[in-house]
Amino acid sequence: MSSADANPSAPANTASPGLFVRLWRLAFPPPALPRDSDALRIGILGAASIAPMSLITPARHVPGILVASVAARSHERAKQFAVKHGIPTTHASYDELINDPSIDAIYNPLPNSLHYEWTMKAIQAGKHVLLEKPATSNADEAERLVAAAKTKGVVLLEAFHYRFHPAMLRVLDIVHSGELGELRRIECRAVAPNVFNADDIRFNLGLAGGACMDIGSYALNAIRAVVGGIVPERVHEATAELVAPDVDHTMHFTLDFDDGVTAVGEASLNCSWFNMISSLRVIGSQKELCLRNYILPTIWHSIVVQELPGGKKRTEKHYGDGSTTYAYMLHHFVALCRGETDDYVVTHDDTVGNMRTMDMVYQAAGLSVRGPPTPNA
Ligand SMILES: NC(=O)C1=CN([C@@H]2O[C@H](COP(=O)(O)OP(=O)(O)OC[C@H]3O[C@@H](n4cnc5c(N)ncnc54)[C@H](OP(=O)(O)O)[C@@H]3O)[C@@H](O)[C@H]2O)C=CC1
Ligand SMILES: O=C1OC[C@@H](O)[C@H](O)[C@H]1O
Repeated sequence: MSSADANPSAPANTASPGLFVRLWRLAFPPPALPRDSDALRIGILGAASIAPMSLITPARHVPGILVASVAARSHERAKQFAVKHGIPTTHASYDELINDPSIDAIYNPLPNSLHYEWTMKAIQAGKHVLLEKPATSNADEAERLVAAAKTKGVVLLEAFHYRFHPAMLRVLDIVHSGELGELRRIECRAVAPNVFNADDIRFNLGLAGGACMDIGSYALNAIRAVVGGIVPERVHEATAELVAPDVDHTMHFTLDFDDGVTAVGEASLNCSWFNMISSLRVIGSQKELCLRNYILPTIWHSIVVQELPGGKKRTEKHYGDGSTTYAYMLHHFVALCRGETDDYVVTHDDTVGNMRTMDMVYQAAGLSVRGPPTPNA
């Protein structure tokens, strides 16, 4: 999908809304649109914190999807969540939701080490799955999910929402057009300040936590999108700073690709409040490009392309119709499930390749490749 194809359901040729309107719409989303009569009925596994932002709110403006139910480990919690977010039904367990024949698709925002088990169950039950990033604990699990989805003929999409936004699509168009010249180096930061409690799933080894698994999955994905989805030949270096045994709050890594490109990355859940903007910089033989705020481009972003060395600069911004990254992704998920496109954007090879790269980074840092949940995680 190129930037021109982003969100085919959005009205064409409308001017992008300005900052004030974008922020206003995030704070006070406009009224929900009516649902299509054949809207995809999706159910949520767990009353997860991310679900309102990633699915429930954006779905209000994607007529092809209906958030039909939520299941939680406690039925009471599912009921409370459903009332709060206007979800019409609940299920008493994850299994009940997955096995309900009236449900077409499952959204899986469980902790990372539970992604494999519950996505596999959903696929085996014939459901399409929108799966939170990182797809699994490790590459072997990702390979098994992809194989199962192919066998069952269902959609399995890893929810790298930023990849569907016009800003990232435009960046990849520029890079792959050859405008920058021969690719030389990529620098990528995926960072957030430490706003999480010590007992957060992100810092729990048994739930496949770690900064590289969590926010670093974006950096690995963005770097690999730039080089065309390949896996690095080797991790030149990886250094972790730990918050608990085997659990990184920060990971620095250098990847060597076999076409001579080097990528330098930082993943951190402990960055400074003064330096909390994630960025993707791509340096070619003729020009360099920097996309600032690539993970949350809806709020604000900038794409600066500069001739090298230190020559003319231009700045681009691509907000599309002002929809969030999540809304763009949901439109695409619906189109995949309806068979209206077979362009995944985040392909199955991409999903497996990202987890393969993740395993390589953890190994190079001397930490363990993540695995299934531990009993008391
Ligand atoms: N796309 C994005 O922008 C973002 C994606 N994410 C991803 O989404 C996933 C969830 O993140 P987040 O919503 O922040 O996490 P939360 O901790 O808020 O939610 C995780 C849910 O998992 C369920 N769960 C099941 N078993 C366990 C267990 N053993 N321990 C803890 N929770 C359990 C809980 O559901 P129950 O209600 O059943 O108890 C809980 O609501 C992660 O994979 C993360 O990487 C996170 C943030 C942003
Ligand atoms: O997906 C995510 O995006 C934003 C981060 O702060 C968060 O930790 C991560 O899960």
